[in-house]
Amino acid sequence: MADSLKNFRSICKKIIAVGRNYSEHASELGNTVPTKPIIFMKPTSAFVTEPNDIRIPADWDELHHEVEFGVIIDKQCQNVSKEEAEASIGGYCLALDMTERKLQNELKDQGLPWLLSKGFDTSCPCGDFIPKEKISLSSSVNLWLNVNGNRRQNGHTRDMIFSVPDLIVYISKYITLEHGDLILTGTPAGVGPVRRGDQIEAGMEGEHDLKYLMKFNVV
Ligand SMILES: CC(=O)CC(=O)C(=O)O
Ligand SMILES: [Mg+2]
Repeated sequence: MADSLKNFRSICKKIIAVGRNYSEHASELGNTVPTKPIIFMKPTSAFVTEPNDIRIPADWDELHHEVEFGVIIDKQCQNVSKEEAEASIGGYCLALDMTERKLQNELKDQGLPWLLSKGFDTSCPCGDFIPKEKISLSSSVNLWLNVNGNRRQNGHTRDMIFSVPDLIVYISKYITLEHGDLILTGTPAGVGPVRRGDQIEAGMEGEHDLKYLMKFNVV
């Protein structure tokens, strides 16, 4: 593993996000379950780390939380096989895909890109780099999220429609994935609104005592 991945945020060129990768979440928003991965991007200016805050732009009032499993690319990949996809992974992180749902729905209804609703500054709160060796892709990771101490999301990566290697195979057919790039793999059910003054706590737990927590205030 290249040491530079510890600071993946500073070298990351692309945050590629996957939508509707858990059928329960697709259904809760009245969306159909996809037959191919749905891909969009966030700019790297969306990154925010503890102890900084998630900032809601002044004219917005329907910001939703989405807890997600992040995959960080080590080796460049272009049109890779499943085996090459697995070998290209450098590590993982816990991340949030903060989304202005009202704006996203308006854009969706007009057939316009979601970028602003998902790519504003601080829309990608993100935890520390977790080396690849700490998580086996054959195991399931539990992802959860609380708002002000109340559990809102609780899901398992085993319920993803498209697995991590399948996502890398699919994306790399069209977009070259580079060292430091981050893939957000979609959110489980339970997304909902946060308001200024709320505190979000998110966690990731798995085999071999994997336990990772992060906290952000919403301002
Ligand atoms: C409906 C969405 O916002 C898609 C998305 O980001 C997801 O994680 O699912
Ligand atoms: Mg998402």
